[in-house]
Amino acid sequence: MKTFYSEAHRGHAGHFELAGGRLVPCFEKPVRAEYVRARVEEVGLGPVLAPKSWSLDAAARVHDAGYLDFLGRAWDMWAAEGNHTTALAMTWPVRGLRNDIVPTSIEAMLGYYSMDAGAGFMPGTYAAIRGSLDCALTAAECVAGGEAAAFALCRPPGHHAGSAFMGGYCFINNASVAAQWLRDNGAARVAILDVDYHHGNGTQEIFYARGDVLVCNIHGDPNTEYPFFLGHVDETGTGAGEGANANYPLPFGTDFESWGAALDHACGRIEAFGADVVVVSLGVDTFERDPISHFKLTSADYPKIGARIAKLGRPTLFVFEGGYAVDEIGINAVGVLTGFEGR
Ligand SMILES: NCCCCCC(=O)NO
Ligand SMILES: [Zn+2]
Repeated sequence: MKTFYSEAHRGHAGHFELAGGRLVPCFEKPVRAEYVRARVEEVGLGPVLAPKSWSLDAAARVHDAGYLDFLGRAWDMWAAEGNHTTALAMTWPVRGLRNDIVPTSIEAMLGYYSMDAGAGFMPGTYAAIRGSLDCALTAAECVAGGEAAAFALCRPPGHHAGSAFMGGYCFINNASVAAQWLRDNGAARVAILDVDYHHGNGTQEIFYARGDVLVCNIHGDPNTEYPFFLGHVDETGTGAGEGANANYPLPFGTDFESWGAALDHACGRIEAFGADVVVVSLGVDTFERDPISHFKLTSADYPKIGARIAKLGRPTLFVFEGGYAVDEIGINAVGVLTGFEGR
């Protein structure tokens, strides 16, 4: 299968992130993508290609125009005020405050357009966001063109980004934009399977009222895990989307025996849905040694995930999301892909 990778991701290298009340080195860092690409090349998965360059038209099909415009201007506005380090939100329009006024100051806009302080901007961040989106759309075009599967080696990731907000290292929801592009280019029904350790709250929000895109998430229980405020079992969709959202929250310590059972159930939902194409939000922070996560999957489990997805027998787009155990990130992510190919 082809892998799409953009060098532009290297410019998105934050100085620090806020974790446990301290500023710590970023977990979401350039070496993640480098190690996955190296593993793709090491196993001979297929060619690693630069993506085509896409406009924001496809992104605008699921993201708010004002939000996309903000992403393009954020760093310059931040730097224009004399700031040199990571642009981070500090104030949010929570309950009791107004969010009907679109702010014009960069400090207010950072909070207005984010869910947390986990999406920091650097000078090269916007170019990385666009490169990541280019990878997702170019890989989607491959799948739409008849290829059984393609891998979008996206960085920064996207599944926490909602229609009008960033967060959790995510800015544009690559998998959601790709799913919409597939809907607009021949696929009547698209299933998104999010296997990242964290609930893809942005993906759920984007498609929650829609019945043409099924969203299945297997993730850390929001009662104890980020993003905390979405991802419960009772969230099944609304309106035309009722029944087209399925959450499988699982407790700390989950191993492949129970995680795999949830995967089987989600795949059953995808089969019953009659998806024409499957988009996989491929995060590997389910790994037992992931530094910020609490599941217990082993490297031997990832090929099993790919093999189970392959049994769906549908064209499949893999979109890279999270995973922070950098020594094994390539083995684990590419293990899903070689497992999918039956290698
Ligand atoms: N700092 C909060 C944790 C961000 C989670 C990022 C991630 O891996 N999401 O899938
Ligand atoms: Zn994650």
